[in-house]
Amino acid sequence: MSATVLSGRELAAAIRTETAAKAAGLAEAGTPPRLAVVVATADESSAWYVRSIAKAAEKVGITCDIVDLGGDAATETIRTALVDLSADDTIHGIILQTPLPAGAALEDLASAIAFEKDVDGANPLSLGRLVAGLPAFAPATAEAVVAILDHHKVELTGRHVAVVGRSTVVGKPAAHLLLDKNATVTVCHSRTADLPAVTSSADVVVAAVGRAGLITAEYVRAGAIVVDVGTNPTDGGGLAGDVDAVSVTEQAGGLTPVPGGVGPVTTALLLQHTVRAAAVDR
Ligand SMILES: Nc1nc(=O)c2c([nH]1)NC[C@@H]1CN(c3ccc(C(=O)N[C@@H](CCC(=O)O)C(=O)O)cc3)C=[N+]21
Repeated sequence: MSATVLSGRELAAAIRTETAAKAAGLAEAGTPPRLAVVVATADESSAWYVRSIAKAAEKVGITCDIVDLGGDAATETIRTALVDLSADDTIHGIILQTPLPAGAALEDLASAIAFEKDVDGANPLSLGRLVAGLPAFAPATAEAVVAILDHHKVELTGRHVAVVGRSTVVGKPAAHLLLDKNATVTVCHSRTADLPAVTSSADVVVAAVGRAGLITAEYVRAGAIVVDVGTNPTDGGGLAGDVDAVSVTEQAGGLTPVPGGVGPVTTALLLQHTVRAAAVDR
């Protein structure tokens, strides 16, 4: 038996269609939506994401400015760029790509992104409001995890979800969004003792560690749902997930693919957030 493939492509297309309609309405009303992507890394996975945001934005009618500060940009250079974009009335959304140059911390810099323009939910204010259940943009990748499960009608109430990874961009916010869906959430990480024992007791496993192929069949209970958030660059120029799909598909009930799973939904949600940001108080 092999696991059902839980694709993200159809959901992503539906989000883009809805977003394109809203973008057209905003442009007609004199507020063409505009997103700034601030890049200060030479990381390949990030470069791929930036190109995909730019392409998808153009297709749905959002202007996308790539502000490339170089992989060795100083913290203050990045902060100044974020402050300037925050003050620019023609910009509605701002995303700061990770990873950042050595010495720069997202948790610190993201405070310079105006809350209303924080479409990837990186500002600690957005994260705090997310935890408190108040309106804020959630980090797009974390939201994509919940959206893809919802799209494929995976029940979360009362289920045990193991999130592997505790990053500020994915693991931690995803855990809170899953809690809001009434799941019982265990957050695992590199220091978790006997990780396979923990994950194989879960109904749903969310892999967000950034290590290609870490999750094998041994980590998964028969019939469990596995969400692969990994986007690890491979030698051949492709992307590999955190899940060893060949191994896990024999054990899991459902598995999100890489490519074509969480990734496209992430990009679509970022654009959806941008039109929402453009629609507010203008
Ligand atoms: N602040 C911040 N937020 C992020 O969300 C963030 C980031 N920084 N830095 C870089 C990583 C990477 N990332 C990806 C998202 C989608 C795909 C994606 O759509 N990938 C295609 C695969 C394309 C291929 O096969 O090459 C897919 O999954 O179908 C990839 C990578 C978001 N990231």
